[in-house]
Formats: sequence, structure tokens, C-alpha cells
Amino acid sequence: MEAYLAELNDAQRAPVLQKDGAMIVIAGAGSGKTRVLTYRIAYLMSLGVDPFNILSLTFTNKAAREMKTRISKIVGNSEAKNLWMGTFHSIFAKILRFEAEKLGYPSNFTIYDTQDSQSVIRAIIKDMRLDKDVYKYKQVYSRISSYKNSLITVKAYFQNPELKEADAMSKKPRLGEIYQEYVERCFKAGAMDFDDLLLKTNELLNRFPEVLHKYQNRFRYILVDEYQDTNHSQYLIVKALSDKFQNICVVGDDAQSIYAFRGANINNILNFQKDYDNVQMYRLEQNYRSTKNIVNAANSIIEKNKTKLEKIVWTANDEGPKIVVNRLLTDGEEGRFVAGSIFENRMQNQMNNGDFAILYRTNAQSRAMEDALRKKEIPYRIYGGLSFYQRKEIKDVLSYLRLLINPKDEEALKRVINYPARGIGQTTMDKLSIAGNQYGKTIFEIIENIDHIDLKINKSTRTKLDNFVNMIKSFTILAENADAFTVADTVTKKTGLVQELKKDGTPEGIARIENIEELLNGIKDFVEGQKELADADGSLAEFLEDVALATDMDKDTGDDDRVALMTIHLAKGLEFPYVYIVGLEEDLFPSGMSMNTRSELEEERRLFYVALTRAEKQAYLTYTQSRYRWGKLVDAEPSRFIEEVDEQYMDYMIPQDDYKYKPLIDTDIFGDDIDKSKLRQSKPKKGTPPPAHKPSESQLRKLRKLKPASPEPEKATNAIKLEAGNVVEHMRFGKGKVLAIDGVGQDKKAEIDFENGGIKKLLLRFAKLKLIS
Ligand SMILES: Nc1ncnc2c1ncn2[C@@H]1O[C@H](COP(=O)(O)OP(=O)(O)OP(=O)(O)O)[C@@H](O)[C@H]1O
Ligand SMILES: [Mg+2]
Repeated sequence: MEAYLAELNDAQRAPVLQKDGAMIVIAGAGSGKTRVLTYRIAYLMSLGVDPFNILSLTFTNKAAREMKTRISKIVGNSEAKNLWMGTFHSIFAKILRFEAEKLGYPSNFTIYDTQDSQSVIRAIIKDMRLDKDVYKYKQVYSRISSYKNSLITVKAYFQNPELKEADAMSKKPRLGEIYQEYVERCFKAGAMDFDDLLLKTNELLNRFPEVLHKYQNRFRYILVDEYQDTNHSQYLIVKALSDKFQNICVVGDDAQSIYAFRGANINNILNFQKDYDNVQMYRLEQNYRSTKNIVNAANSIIEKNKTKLEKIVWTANDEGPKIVVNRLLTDGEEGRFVAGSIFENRMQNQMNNGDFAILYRTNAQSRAMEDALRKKEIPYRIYGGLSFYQRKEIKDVLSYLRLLINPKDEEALKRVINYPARGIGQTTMDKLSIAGNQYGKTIFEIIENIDHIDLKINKSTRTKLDNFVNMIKSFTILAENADAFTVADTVTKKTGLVQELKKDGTPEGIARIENIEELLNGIKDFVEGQKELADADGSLAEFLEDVALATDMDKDTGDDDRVALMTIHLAKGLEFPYVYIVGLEEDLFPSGMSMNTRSELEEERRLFYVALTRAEKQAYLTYTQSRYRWGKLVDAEPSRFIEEVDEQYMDYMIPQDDYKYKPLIDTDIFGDDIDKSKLRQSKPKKGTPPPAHKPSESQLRKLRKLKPASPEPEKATNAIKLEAGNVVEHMRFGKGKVLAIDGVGQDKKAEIDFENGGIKKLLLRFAKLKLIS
């Protein structure tokens, strides 16, 4: 037996050793699913399977790179380079490049990112003179995206009256037309959006049997990680490609399915057995990642979900410390607590910054964390949010580069034709646009032929347009022979972009120049790295594809030592010794937008399960009493998920009698010495950001000194004796009748029938109830 196979337990080894056939590994977090995939690939290679015949689909490109590195260590040669590994999007973008012309696209098609797509949709809504408050472009975009991921093409849309009806019901009867126009504009611009990369791959495999056969023969062994989060479009691609040889291995955990909102379909896991012949089902039960406390706590949460496959997860690891729960007054305090705790743990346990992660439900929560980490001089990195490549100055440079590769790219052209200013105004652009629609040409083509078209554009503007087009063309010629770095470097200089920023002279302007420098450095690294690969030459087209599909996670080289900040969605598959899950409050986590149905709530619960199971040694849960949301201070309630964790695994930092507090806003907690009206009404100074109603530090200090007492007669419920028959009032659920009390001490719970919430069981320690009678 190869030595590395001893690094697996028996259950893990079984799917690795099964060379052929269809197999599915269903197992809980941290049980080694990703490890099984990695070792399986190594083993296949050692049996003589050509790496060119192995396709492995992962959640991030970074995960793919790490697997490759591990595999080359195991097999001890550089053959691993030839493996096809990456995200669905990046793998199929490559295949589409080879085959684009069959679908009527240029092989240099642009990949529109979300920003580009949304900007096209915004323009369509405007051109169609629709009400932008009804047709919200982001909503329209996600609707179109979900159609594409369900393989509902424009044609299919119009053939299905139910869809049109559903859109009419949601007051968007013209959604189909927007969809149609959007598809046409993208096609004309030689652009595919993210969803097209999957949709068009499906089209390619369906319409061209010879192409399907080519790739079926090529990818004789297919492996998919995080299978629970594949959407319908991805599912069909995998199914088509694996149909001939049926050598397919998928791994996943239904309890970690967290992308239903983007069309992920858990039925893909449930139906796998029906889709292939003789499916072998494997289960892994031992968790190697986390302590007993964490594993058991996570089990106690996921137990609450009704829709799930029964699984066992246990660990032989140490018991470990309990999960720490803390309540803070505000998000500022929450940040300080987390930063302080990281600081302490780092010192006491000799950890690195990179051993810590702060996870939250929404990107907006990062700000308070950042502030606190900065004050303590703890280096951090934020993943997600606005990525580097979406910053204005970077996107400007990239747009020039995109345009010189694909002059049809309208979004890129609109962005740079008059930046830096060249005297080409909106009126001119409108005229060009109209002419483009009239002749079925792109704006670039119209400008190229401007002398043959009857357009009311004066001579001097024509010269400016001419100069612009000639400049882009000269870049295109340069790019035919030069590498990506040389082209990009020339572009930033010749277009006047950098000079423009230098003129600016403000600190922001300087930061922007630095970012552009950083981009150039990145391109240089890319070129060097690419030249080492057999089938790549570091061309600009390759670089742009890489950028279009890069996620923040992919940029992380892990070189420098920083605390990681990210949403829970991004944390899937990762692990950290210490994990802080912040903002565990009702309406935030579970999200207020996802509590309407049981299935939405169950998805939130799975998200909590994912968050907790990222932790190796210790997990912290925090929540605040009040939080700024949408510019308003709102009263926060502890998340139901805290209550749901079995208490024996938890360590509460808050003293019991501290629960006697009243909601923070609109009550007298502000006390006499703070002038409330000033707090609310003071106008922001010119140039300062819009109304931050946030109390100042000194006010907050005062607030903290105030004992949050609960004045008579509103006794906090843990101070009063509550019994069946009492009537109580709850902030959110309104009045309710106590049906029963059970448990003792900390565990005491009341079953209450609320006017606005139905029957609920609340832990009295958490529930903020007011006794009415
Ligand atoms: N047999 C083993 N011996 C030692 N360590 C192991 C073993 N199996 C897995 N591990 C380690 O346990 C951790 C979790 O493994 P892995 O990431 O493969 O789990 P997973 O099932 O993919 O988790 P997730 O569901 O979170 O994606 C990793 O650090 C891995 O190296
Ligand atoms: Mg994994």
C-alpha cells in the first residue's frame, strides 16, 4: 500500500480505493471529504490515469491550488499541473473560449462581472422608460440570473405563460422583455455574464454532440466538492460530462447547503443515486477538525432542522474549552471585545493572527470589527465586499484592457471613452448609441465608420473619436506580441490615466495611483507564473480571464499573517483555530429577510452550523443590545440560535442579573444628562458623511455607567415569578398568555401563546418580557 494511504482512516480510504464507478460521500463538517478528493486524485494518478483526464470542481480556485500542491507532494512530480481543477466558472470559461465560435461568440469574449451586468440592466430600464422604483435593477438582475441558472432561456420564458404571469403578479410584466433585451445587448457586445458561463456550456454540450463526446472522453474521472451547493445548471453539466464513463465522485454535506437563495438545489444530493448505475454511498463520521465541545454543540444545532439526512459526527479530539457567549452594548463594544480577546489568545496561546477568523452574516458588520482591530494594531484582511478589481481606478485600467481585446465590449467602452476627459460628451454618446441600434453595430464600429454614416457630430468631435479609436487599435497591435505587463504598463501611461490621478494630488488620488501600481505588480507576477506553465504564455487575454473570475479568496497567498474577516458564506470549507461569530441577533442572524418560511429558517440554521464548524480549538458567539441598522439605532434581541445550542457546551460571560434591562432606544436610559434631541437632530457638518446618529464615545461612556435598571412596575421576568395563566408582553411578539413553565434555574423556559407570533418557547434568561397580569 502506498504510504500516504495510511494518512486516511478506513472509511476515508474506501472511496479513494474505488477506482471506477459512481460514488457519493455524504458526511458532516470536518470529516475529511475534501481530503478524500485530494487523495483520490493522487491515487488515480498513481494507477496511471493521465492528469489530463481528471476534472475536479471546487468551491474556490484557491482550494483547487491547495489541492494541487498537496497532490504534487504526494505523487512527487509536477504532473499535477496538468490536472483540470478549479471552480465551475473558471473551468467552463476555458472550455467556452475554445468553442465560442460555435455559439456565435468571439473567442475573445468579455466576461461581464455583476457590476457590468447591472449597469446594462439599468440602461435598459431607462431606455424602456420603466419606473426604476418598480423595476429595481438589482432585483431584475437576480431574477434573470435565476432564470439562467434554471436553464430558462428567453425563448423558454416566452413559451411558459406561468412565468410571465408570476412576473406580472410581482408588478413586473415587462421582465421578459428586459431579459430579452439584456441577452441581445450582451451578445452584441461579445460578452457573457457569470451565469452564461454555465448556461452556454449547457447549450454547447446539448447542441453539439461531437463536442460533448470530446469532453466526455477527455474527462474520464470527475470529482465535485461541496456538491450540496450545485445549482441546476451545474448539475446538468456534470451529468452530461459523466454520462459516458460514469466515473464520478461527489462529496457533500446536506447540512452545509447554504446557497439555495442562489439556486443551489439540495435535491442534487438526494437524487444522485437515481442518476447513475450502481452508486456507492460512503459515509464518514469522524471529525478531525474540532474539539468535542464544538462538534457536540454543532450537532445540537443541526438536530433542530427537520429536512436533513441523519448523520453521525463524533471526534476523538480533546474536549476543549466551552463556547464563549458574550453580550455587548453596541457593535463598537462588540468589536473591542473581539479584538481584545484575539490579542489575549494570541499572547497566551502563542498563536498567529492568521489563526483567527471573525465571521458575520452581512458585510456591513465588518466596519466595527475593523475599527477595533486597527486600534489594537492587529493586522487583518477582509474577504468579500468590494474586491480589489472592482475599485474604480482598477476597473478603469481593466476596461481599457478589455476594450483592446474585445472592442465590442460596450460596458468597457462607455467607461473609458471620456475618462480621462477627452471632450466626448453624453450627447455624442447618445447619438452614437442610437446609430448603433439603428445599424445593428457596436459603438466602436460606428466610430470606425463614422465618415460613411449620416450623423450630426461636428468635425472636432469626430477627430477626438478618431483619436480614441486609433489609440485603442495601437494597443491591440501591441498586445499581439507583447505580454500582459508590457501592454498594461503602456496603457496606464499613454491614456493619461496616471497623470490624471497625479493632478488630483489628494491622499485618495495618491492611494489610487498606488493601487494601479499594485495592479501592475500583480500582472507582472501573473506573467512570470504563467510562463512556467506549458499551455500558457502570459497573454493579456489570459490575465483578464483570471481577473474576471477571481474571488477575493483566490488572491490570498497566505504570505502575511492576518486575522481573516468574512461572511459565513465565504467561509465554507475553511478552518481556523479560533472563530468569532458576531452579531448573533434576531433579524440579523437569522436574517430578517429569511425567516418567513421554515425552509428559509432552516437555511439560516445551516449557515450557523457552517460557521461554528469552522472552529478547531475555540468558538466565540457575540451579540449586542442595540445596533445601527439602516442608519437607525435599533434594539437587538439575542438570536434564537444561541438558545438552540445545548447549554452544557456553553460558557456565558454575562452575569445573570444583568438581564434586567430595558430596550435602549426611546427610553429614559439616555438619562437626564444627555440631551436626546441634540443626539438626534444635530446636523452633520459639510463634507462629513451623512447622518450618523451614533452617540459619541463620551456619551457611550456615560451610557455604560448608567445601570440599565428596569423601573417599576415593569419587572424583568427573571425577577418575577412567572406562572401559567400570566399575561406578558414581548417587544416583537406583542401580548401573550403563558401556557406552561418548565425547567429550573438557567434552563427555565416559558411556553407562551403570543398575539403576533403564535406559540413560542422562550428561555426566560433571554426573553425580555414584561408582566402585564
Ligand atoms: N484521517 C485524517 N487524519 C488526520 N487529519 C485528518 C484526517 N482526515 C481529515 N483530517 C484533517 O481534518 C480537517 C478537516 O478535513 P476536510 O477539510 O477534508 O473536511 P471536510 O469534510 O471537507 O470539511 P467541510 O465539510 O468543512 O468542507 C483537515 O485539517 C484535514 O487535514
Ligand atoms: Mg471540505
